[in-house]
Amino acid sequence: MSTQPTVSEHTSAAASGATTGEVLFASAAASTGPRHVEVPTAYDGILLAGFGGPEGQEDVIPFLRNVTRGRGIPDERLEEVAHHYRHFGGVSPINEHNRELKAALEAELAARGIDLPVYWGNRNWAPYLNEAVEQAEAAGDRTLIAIATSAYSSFSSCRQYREDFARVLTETGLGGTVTIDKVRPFFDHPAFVHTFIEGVRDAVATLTADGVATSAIRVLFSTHSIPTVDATRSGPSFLELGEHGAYEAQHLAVAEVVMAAQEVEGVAWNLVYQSRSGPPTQPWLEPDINDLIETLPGEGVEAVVIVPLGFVSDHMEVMWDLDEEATESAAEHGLRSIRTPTPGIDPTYVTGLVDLVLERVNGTPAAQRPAVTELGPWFDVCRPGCCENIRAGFKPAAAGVVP
Ligand SMILES: CC1=C(CCC(=O)O)c2cc3nc(cc4[nH]c(cc5[nH]c(cc1n2)c(C)c5CCC(=O)O)c(CCC(=O)O)c4C)C(CCC(=O)O)=C3C
Ligand SMILES: [Fe+2]
Repeated sequence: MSTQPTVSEHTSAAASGATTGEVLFASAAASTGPRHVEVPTAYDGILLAGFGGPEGQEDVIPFLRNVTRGRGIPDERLEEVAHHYRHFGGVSPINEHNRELKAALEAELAARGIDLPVYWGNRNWAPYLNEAVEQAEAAGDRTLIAIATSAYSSFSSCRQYREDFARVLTETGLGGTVTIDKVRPFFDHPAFVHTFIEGVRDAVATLTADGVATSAIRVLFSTHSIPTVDATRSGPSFLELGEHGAYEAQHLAVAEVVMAAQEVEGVAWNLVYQSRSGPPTQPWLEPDINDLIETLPGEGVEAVVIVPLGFVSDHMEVMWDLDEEATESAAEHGLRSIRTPTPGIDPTYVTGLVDLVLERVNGTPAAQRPAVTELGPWFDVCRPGCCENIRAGFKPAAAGVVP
């Protein structure tokens, strides 16, 4: 049994290892040990963990303060971002998306006869994760499996959710009672990739029907830029995934799969980045989508297909940075543009999220877990130091393995 992780169902960060918080899978000691919990786990409920967003003008600044606490985002950047929210009445649609996603998950679970309640809480705005975890505990649901609304590995897209779980268990005093595990980063789950394959197919079909040559179409896979130091440290350190770590490797692998699934040949593509913040002196992943667009007319490109590969719903980064800014950049350079859909509450995606929970409930062997890239299926339990933020320093994280 020494190579098989044992699920310690009712222990918690605080109870079994307060010094590190990396505690939930007590026997998976080796850093290169098993990726998957192939032992059935009797979960009591699902924790849907969102980012959170403001729902009125008066929420905007307090929300931005929550997001940027301790992260050195310059004031000018905050004002700029506040303006994006103000433009839409101070409302991000992200909370509404998560209300809809919760309802869709509940409907899918009911249709499949699965008795698991869904508790929804956000990292940065009400309803907060604290309330969701307290509600679950009050209902007697103590062994939780989290679905974060984020598909890739990195500090911002995986670890920060895990750190917030650990923080919430401490703040609520429920660390000895409640356990929070997390489904694997699902970037290469076919149910997530599906929306992007279809989106590119439809956009390219529209353009070619209008007489645009395939060689004049460029597909731009866009994701959130992150500091290069975060990218390098994304994923477990023992995997050799290049200078920009698991974060970039995962996006590149998914983009390749999306393009390989296209029937039309001869369409070129790039991975591009958006929504950069932080001080200008700090290197972030590039190229920025707007900078790349500028170069395209010189290469004979007439139309861009903008694919929001890094995002699960049409929230502010999509509505502003892609649908306003990148769309405008394309128009300024005489390019036609089509932005493809995010997964949202697409039934295939919702079914896939339930499948991700069930593979943990059933302890499904790795070989039977769906994954469309060579990189996956990704880890159920993050290794110590996985996606750590050396800018902010060490914080305990739930849903990981013992060092
Ligand atoms: C990888 C990634 C995702 C995708 C994964 C995921 O979805 O979780 C994501 C999502 C989101 N980011 C969001 C909003 C913001 N992110 C910010 C700041 C930052 N994001 C970062 C990265 C990411 N962010 C980083 C490295 C920073 C700098 C802070 C730091 O150094 O760690 C800031 C501060 C101002 C600014 O800097 O822009 C805001 C307001 C919203 C809500 C949108 C809405 O309200 O509709 C969503 C879904
Ligand atoms: Fe962000």
